[in-house]
Amino acid sequence: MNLHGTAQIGQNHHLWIGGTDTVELAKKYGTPLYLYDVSLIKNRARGFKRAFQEKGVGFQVAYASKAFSSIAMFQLIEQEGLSLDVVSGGELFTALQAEFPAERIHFHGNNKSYEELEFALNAGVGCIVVDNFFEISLLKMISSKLDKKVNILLRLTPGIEAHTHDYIITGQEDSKFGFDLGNGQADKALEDVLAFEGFRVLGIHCHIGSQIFETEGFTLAIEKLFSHFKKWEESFKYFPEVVNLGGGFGIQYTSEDTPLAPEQYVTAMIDEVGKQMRRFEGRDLPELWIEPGRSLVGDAGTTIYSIGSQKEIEGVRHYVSVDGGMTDNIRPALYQAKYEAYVANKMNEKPAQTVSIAGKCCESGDMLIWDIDLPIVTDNDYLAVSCTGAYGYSMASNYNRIQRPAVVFVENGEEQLVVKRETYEDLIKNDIPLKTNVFV
Ligand SMILES: Cc1ncc(COP(=O)(O)O)c(C=O)c1O
Ligand SMILES: N[C@@H](CCCC[NH3+])C(=O)O
Repeated sequence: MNLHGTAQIGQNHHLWIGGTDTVELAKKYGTPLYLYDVSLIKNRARGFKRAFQEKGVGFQVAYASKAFSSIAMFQLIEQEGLSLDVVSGGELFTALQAEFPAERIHFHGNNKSYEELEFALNAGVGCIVVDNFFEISLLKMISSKLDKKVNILLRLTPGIEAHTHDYIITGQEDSKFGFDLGNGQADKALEDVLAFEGFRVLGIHCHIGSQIFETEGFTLAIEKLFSHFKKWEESFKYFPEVVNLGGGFGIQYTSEDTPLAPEQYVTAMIDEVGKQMRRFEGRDLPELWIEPGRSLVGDAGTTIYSIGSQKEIEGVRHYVSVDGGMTDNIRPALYQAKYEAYVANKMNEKPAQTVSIAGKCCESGDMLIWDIDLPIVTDNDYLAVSCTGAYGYSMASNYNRIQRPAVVFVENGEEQLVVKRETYEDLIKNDIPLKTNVFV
């Protein structure tokens, strides 16, 4: 059993998180229920900041809000003094509704629309992470129209793609994101943006992947970037004030995962940048920005389900179905992601069977966990799936017209509902019945 953050077994043999009994919360708010361990999120946020502060480096830690966004989440991030990475008008709108300071918002995306960019600039976002030539032309138009100077970072693709345990280097990376370093796109983009007086070219951005367990991919990317900066210094007399190294720091979903402590990634990055700076005599270290998503909220999230039907196929498989599934967590179906789970009201009982946890959607692939050892369970029991805080709720859908779950924050014995469970009425609120006799 690998309990995260404040999760522990209570005297009543229930799973407790943030000083609250998850079984009581499930009864009160219904299931499926997303619970977030607020102390864990705060500790992570502070840990990232501390890693920079200890090295005396200028920094911003921007929460990659695609991992989980809601007004309450943005308020928490603001309270912790982090910045925010948004990738759509919707995320930006939510952040502004949460009164998140616009100047600490960074706007990402490979296909931002004219309207989204205009919205962002009118709101006064801190910077636009420019992804492609089309976006440069849109931004020039909007900057001229609004007569506004735009802070930009250029998103670069360094030709390194990191996956969990390894990283591959490709000559010319096949990615929809960013300007390629290897084929001259990045140079052309820089020349273009430097020549436009409506832009303040703060620096560059680079993100190499997600759920990364080693520092090598990051240090290799830094080495490639800084070699390129040497060329830029010569050709364009340009050196970035800001280097944003993205997110991607791994977390431990199951005992198979062996991530580093989040701060270790940061320390390795800072050390490598320091090493690379020896090539640039007289230059100040650029400000270093990062964008953690998963590592801020992933293991802070737990989903509580009610157990329902069971089907045993002798010698084949024992299915235990829960009242959610791919609609609240698509990661197992989409990425074959693995999770651990506990019976939240029987934390003292020993495993007695190997079962597979099925969702309730009309899809054979709607499985949350293929093989897990659990105590004997009945329809009075609650299943807690841990580490669901990142890309769970945020990728939830209404497939099969299933309502999205409620989300509750817990800390120090306090709880707060931060996202209501959708109702049947919510599911049809945008439907328009046929009114004429044209179609009926
Ligand atoms: C540009 C960018 N920044 C940050 C992140 C956050 O990544 P993670 O949640 O793995 O930290 C992502 C997602 O991979 C991303 O695409
Ligand atoms: N959604 C993915 C990660 C994508 C990261 C965004 N660039 C996941 O659940 O792991």
